[in-house]
Amino acid sequence: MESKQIINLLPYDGQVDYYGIVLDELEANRYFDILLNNIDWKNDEAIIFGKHFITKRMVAWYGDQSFDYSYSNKTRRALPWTKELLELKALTEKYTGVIYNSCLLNLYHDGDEGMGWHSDDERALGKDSSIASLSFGAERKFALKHRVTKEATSIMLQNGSLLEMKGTTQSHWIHSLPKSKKVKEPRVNLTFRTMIPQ
Ligand SMILES: O=C(O)CCC(=O)C(=O)O
Ligand SMILES: [Fe+2]
Repeated sequence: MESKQIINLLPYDGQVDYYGIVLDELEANRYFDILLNNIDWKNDEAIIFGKHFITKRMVAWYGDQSFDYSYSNKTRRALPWTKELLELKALTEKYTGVIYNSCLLNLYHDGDEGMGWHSDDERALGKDSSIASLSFGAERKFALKHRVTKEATSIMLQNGSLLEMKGTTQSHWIHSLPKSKKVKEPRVNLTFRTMIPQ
């Protein structure tokens, strides 16, 4: 594991480690451009109250094998890793000491796009597994809220930064990426995960 000043954002019931910047600006910007252009971005679809929605935010799903991943009544098959995703996976693993087998990518075009409150606690993820999040492009706020006490905390995720959610975090806390009128630039987020083949 790389030695670095790590900050745990949670006071109890889980661990969210912010490693800060792990890629300098030049490197982060280079990856950002490649990710914007080379990833097979698709608009996310959801069925809410029986109505079909297509989000402006775009997503992509990459992984080791043909992992089927279903949510919102849709099944997705993981695409094979790209060279850059494998490099970023190796970098992330070096810091967290965890091996990941898949990655969910999000593209937020600007501050009008965000992600609502949720936890990543699907059965296929395994209980208390580590989720590592790499950020590129526009700085955005990442917020966490305790399910019971409602205690809240947040952090600005910088270009080239790494955050890891682990331990009992997903059972006790929900997280979101709030919309922001101030943000006019795009952001790409990579969440590395360890899926259990179902
Ligand atoms: O964009 C982010 O930083 C959060 C993404 C997220 O929570 C998710 O993909 O589950
Ligand atoms: Fe999440």
